[in-house]
Amino acid sequence: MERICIQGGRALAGRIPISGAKNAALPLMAASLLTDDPLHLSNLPDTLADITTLATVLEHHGVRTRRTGPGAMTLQAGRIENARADYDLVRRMRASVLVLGPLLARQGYAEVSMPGGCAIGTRPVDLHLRGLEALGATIELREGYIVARAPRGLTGGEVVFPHVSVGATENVLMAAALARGTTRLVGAAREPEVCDLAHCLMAMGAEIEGIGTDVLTVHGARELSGASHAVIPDRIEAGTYAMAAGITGGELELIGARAADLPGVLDKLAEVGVEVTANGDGLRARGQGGTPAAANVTTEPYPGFPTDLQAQFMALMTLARGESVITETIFENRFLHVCELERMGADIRVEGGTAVVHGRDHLDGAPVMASDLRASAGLVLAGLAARGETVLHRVYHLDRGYERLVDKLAACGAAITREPDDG
Ligand SMILES: CC(=O)N[C@H]1[C@@H](OP(=O)(O)OP(=O)(O)OC[C@H]2O[C@@H](n3ccc(=O)[nH]c3=O)[C@H](O)[C@@H]2O)O[C@H](CO)[C@@H](O)[C@@H]1O
Ligand SMILES: C=C(OP(=O)(O)O)C(=O)O
Repeated sequence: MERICIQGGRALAGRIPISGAKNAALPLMAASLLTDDPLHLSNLPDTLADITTLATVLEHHGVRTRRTGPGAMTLQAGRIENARADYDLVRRMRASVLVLGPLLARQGYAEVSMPGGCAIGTRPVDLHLRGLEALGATIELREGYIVARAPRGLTGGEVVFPHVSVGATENVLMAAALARGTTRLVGAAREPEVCDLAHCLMAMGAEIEGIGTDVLTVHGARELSGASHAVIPDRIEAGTYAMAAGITGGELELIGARAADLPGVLDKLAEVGVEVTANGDGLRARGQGGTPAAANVTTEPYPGFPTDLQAQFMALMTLARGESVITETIFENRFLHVCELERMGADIRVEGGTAVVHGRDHLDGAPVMASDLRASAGLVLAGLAARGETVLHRVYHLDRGYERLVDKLAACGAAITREPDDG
């Protein structure tokens, strides 16, 4: 185990290269199951723990994965050797459930462990299953496994999502790409990661209309081919570092970040006084002396404010002038960072899915415990601004989603180190 130690109070300045998006990369890797040709992925955040875990899951199904350079991986599912994804692998990472649609479409059979909940919520998969049933699959739940069958292949159909689900949209989209006939996904997620997957499927030979809207029309292909595809930059990593500039009153250039992927976030940052502007090869984020204005935020599907930036925004608001109301609508238990922020002196009151934050004039460094990926990022931001030392335990959560976080921040002037944690 390792911990991160931060001496707070330094304004950050410098350039941070933004990595490829984890949440785009994982479905793209799963899409390799749809063809026996090689899929070449670049700009892959391949040092993340989640990428390695999914590569292991895919190898278990017979996919040959080859790292061909920094951020580059070739995946080839010449033959599916095993259509069962075991509990031991799936429980390590929920995104493993994304193999369900592709395996079913390609093999007519898939058996995937139910992913179960996690710290931030129960995270059901009923919409994934209903969507695949609408394409003709029969599905039963047996001893903790989803057993899905379509012995004569999947057939296009109409899938109406009662509310937005990124994972269900991705699973059904991949399955529809190999189904007979046309599928309409109504109420589909519009997240940039879903669009990235759709663009890759197009490069593999799928025909998809409506990318970026909430109605996707997929004309299934008899077979798909290989392709080369570059993963989009990580909007959540970019948003996290923009908030790091805001909370420290610094100025960061976020190389490769795209304003178009951050509509709800950039509006909110402007409201609190963190100026984010486009520059030649990315975005420039500038804080104003580390004292933001207060603003209310409600997490929503894209293009609203993302749940994956809620903890980081809350950290920023702990130092704001005034009161902010933060409402989490996607996950029922995504305020695990609150009690840790309170240990640093933050003034936060939680009522159900809402946190009321009274900004303070400072935070104090403290030992804190990471509970999940984005909560950890929020605690790092708080530590960068706090007086004295913050020690973050259980940093493996961060390793799921932030490449070289300590190096990137240290290069911009943060006093931050990573060391073995014996405690
Ligand atoms: C809409 C949204 O913001 N999705 C986020 C969600 O994606 P992820 O794909 O993990 O979750 P979904 O988008 O599927 O979940 C959205 C909501 O739908 C519910 N649900 C989902 C599937 C299902 O079958 N039944 C069901 O009821 C979930 O409990 C949740 O309340 O977590 C990811 C990791 O934090 C984020 O990157 C995504 O942006
Ligand atoms: C919670 C996250 O990931 P996952 O859905 O893989 O748990 C995240 O990216 O913030």
